[in-house]
Amino acid sequence: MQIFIKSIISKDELQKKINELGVMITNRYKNSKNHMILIGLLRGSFIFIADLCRVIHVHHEIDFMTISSYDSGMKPSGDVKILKDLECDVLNKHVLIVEDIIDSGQTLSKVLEILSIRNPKSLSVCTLLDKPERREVNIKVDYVGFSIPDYFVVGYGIDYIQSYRYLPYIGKVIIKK
Ligand SMILES: O=P(O)(O)OC[C@H]1O[C@H](OP(=O)(O)OP(=O)(O)O)[C@H](O)[C@@H]1O
Ligand SMILES: Nc1nc2[nH]cnc2c(=O)[nH]1
Ligand SMILES: [Mg+2]
Repeated sequence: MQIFIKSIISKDELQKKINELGVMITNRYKNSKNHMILIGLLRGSFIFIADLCRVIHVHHEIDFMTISSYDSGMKPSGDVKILKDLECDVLNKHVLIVEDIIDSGQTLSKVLEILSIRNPKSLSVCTLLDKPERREVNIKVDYVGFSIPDYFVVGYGIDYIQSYRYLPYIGKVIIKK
């Protein structure tokens, strides 16, 4: 079996889109009196949130949750697990969840359910990638970098069996038997 990675979104396209998201998010929150917090879902969002937070020109905190739904490989386990909870309190804060990719929507749906009962001032979602045709649950996504077809992708934080997260671009996984 051979694995090939075909680039579908280049490093420059990613940076351009992240700058655009930064402008939109800054404009949305810049006049608000409440604190803002970015919540990255580990591990997939670690590179995206690092770049995104530097183009959001509003004071904010950053915290992380670890959620896992894909045990290994390409199939979801069907069981969304919270492996690490937040350390910050979100009460009365503007919460922006930062995700690398939304596929079935199960991960995000669970996170939204958990955070909404902690009474944030607002609760919004920013994802770099979205695969709308794979959605199993209905969720509202406020900021989307790129909508992509039903490809299994890696790079820029996103893995295949924990590898390829380091790639500076987004690539489609092609498996040849
Ligand atoms: O919309 P869904 O079908 O729930 O899939 C999306 C989630 O799957 C991946 O995370 P994964 O559980 O593989 O862990 P990781 O972030 O550590 O890579 C990805 O980072 C999203 O968090
Ligand atoms: N690596 C990876 N993880 C995912 N989790 C949900 N969709 C995907 C995907 O396309 N690639
Ligand atoms: Mg993830």
